[in-house]
Amino acid sequence: MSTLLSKQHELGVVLYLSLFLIVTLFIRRLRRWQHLRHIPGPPLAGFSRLAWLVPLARSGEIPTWMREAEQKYGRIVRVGPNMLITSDWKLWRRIMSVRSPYTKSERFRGFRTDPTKDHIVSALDEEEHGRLRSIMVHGYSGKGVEGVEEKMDADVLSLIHLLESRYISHNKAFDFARKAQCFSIDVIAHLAFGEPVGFVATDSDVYNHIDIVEKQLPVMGMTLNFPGFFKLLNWPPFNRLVPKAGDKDGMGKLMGIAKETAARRFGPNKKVQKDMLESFVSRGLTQEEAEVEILLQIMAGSDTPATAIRTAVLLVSTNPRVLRKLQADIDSVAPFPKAQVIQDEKARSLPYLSAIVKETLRWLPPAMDIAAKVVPPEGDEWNGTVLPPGTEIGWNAIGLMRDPEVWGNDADQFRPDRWLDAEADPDKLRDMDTVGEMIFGGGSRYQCLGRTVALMEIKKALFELFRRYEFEVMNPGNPWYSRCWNIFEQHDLWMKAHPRDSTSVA
Ligand code: HEM
Repeated sequence: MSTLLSKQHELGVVLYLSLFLIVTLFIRRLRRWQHLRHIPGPPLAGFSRLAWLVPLARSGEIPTWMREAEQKYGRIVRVGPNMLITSDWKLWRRIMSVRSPYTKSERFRGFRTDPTKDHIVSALDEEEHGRLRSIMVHGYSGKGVEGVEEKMDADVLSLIHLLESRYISHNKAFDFARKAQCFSIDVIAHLAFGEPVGFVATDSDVYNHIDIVEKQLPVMGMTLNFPGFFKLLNWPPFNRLVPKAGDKDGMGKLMGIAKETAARRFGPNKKVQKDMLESFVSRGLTQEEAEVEILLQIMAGSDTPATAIRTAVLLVSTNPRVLRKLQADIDSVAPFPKAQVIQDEKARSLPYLSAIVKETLRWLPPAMDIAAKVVPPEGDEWNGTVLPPGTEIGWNAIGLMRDPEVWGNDADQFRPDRWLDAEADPDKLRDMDTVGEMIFGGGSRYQCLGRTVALMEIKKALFELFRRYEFEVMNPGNPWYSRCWNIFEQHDLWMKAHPRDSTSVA
């Protein structure tokens, strides 16, 4: 009898505690929901990241959703219990400006390449971020650095040689999305490690890097929403999932190369070269920091230019008017040998090529992470909307880049001429340039350090490809596989290329 009573008592306690826990959790959720309830968004977004943000990150349909969200809920949308996105470019400009009191959100932790170490993107502390930025800004901008253009030229010629020898001369189709990716990884590896890894030379996915990274992309997109996840990866058994410098393939293999590259720049027998890494080291980057920064270059600098190059090739090849104008721009250049690559300065002076690059980046921004920043402790207000302290707010890339107020009613159309037309209206052009620059972060506090390198690479590649070839899309109705996990997974862009005569060939 007494055992039965004590069992009943235990059951009562368990029930009471469970009820208490449920009520407490419910009140916490209600409070969290309440503090941003004045901001519209999908109903479930206010309650849990799991209910809404995470499935979205897993969908691969981020651009489509961002567009619809902007149209349905407006310029500030609630996407999580404590998270907003905005497509108001003036608000985003303010958030990203040099003197803005907004700071980086914990989301950036999710970009760590090593769960125990920060690099410039994952460093949340503003002072630390500023220190790393001041060490690296010169090298990234190319000041005092030798060989950036020469290395890139060699990689462009290597891509041309591959296409020519394996595919074009045999009238064979190729997946241009993959070729662009191999090219971009080689370019950035060439700059970061001092030599290309050989993706183009071997026409293969060296160390299964692309395959492994592509499989991880949906998971990475999701884990960005759980900054604490990275702490978990420090402990067994989860730490076994983390790539390591000794691995034979994937990111771990590149980690190993980054470690060796950094090691060569320190110690009594250090190798001194006037390249980007040397610029970083001479300004105070430590060996440990160099290891992660080298890897970050590969992470940040390979997929993004590849997305721009393949998107431009597809869009230009399927727009005959745009193609003709680009060909005219290219043919206006004084003839030079095919064995050479257009100089960066010359490429930058070509108005239609520049318009195509800006328009491609606008039409499909290669880096779509919302890059959320945190509202300062004093809170903020924007056009009457209260932004409570601690709220995370990111950008709605597609909302901004398709905003009819900035780009006109044909904002959804790929129309490079809009950049040339706007020259007649300096105010309009200034706004377009300001918003267009947000593709690289905008402002100068967090602006992409690889911007100069990326633009050089994209312009050189497009010029040389369209100087030599006309591209034929094999399946125009469904030209490629394209999904966005903050950055893009794109492949199966099957194309053939046919040689063309350009007057710019000597
Ligand atoms: C089309 C190509 C690219 C795009 C669209 C792009 C976009 C961006 C964006 C939006 C940010 C800012 C994120 C934030 O809000 O904090 C950023 C930062 C950065 N990017 Fe890029 N990027 C590109 C290419 C590259 C390349 C080629 C490299 C390396 C060579 C690179 C290195 C970096 C670095 C180091 C940062 C961190 C800057 C900082 O936090 O101070 N990016 N990029």
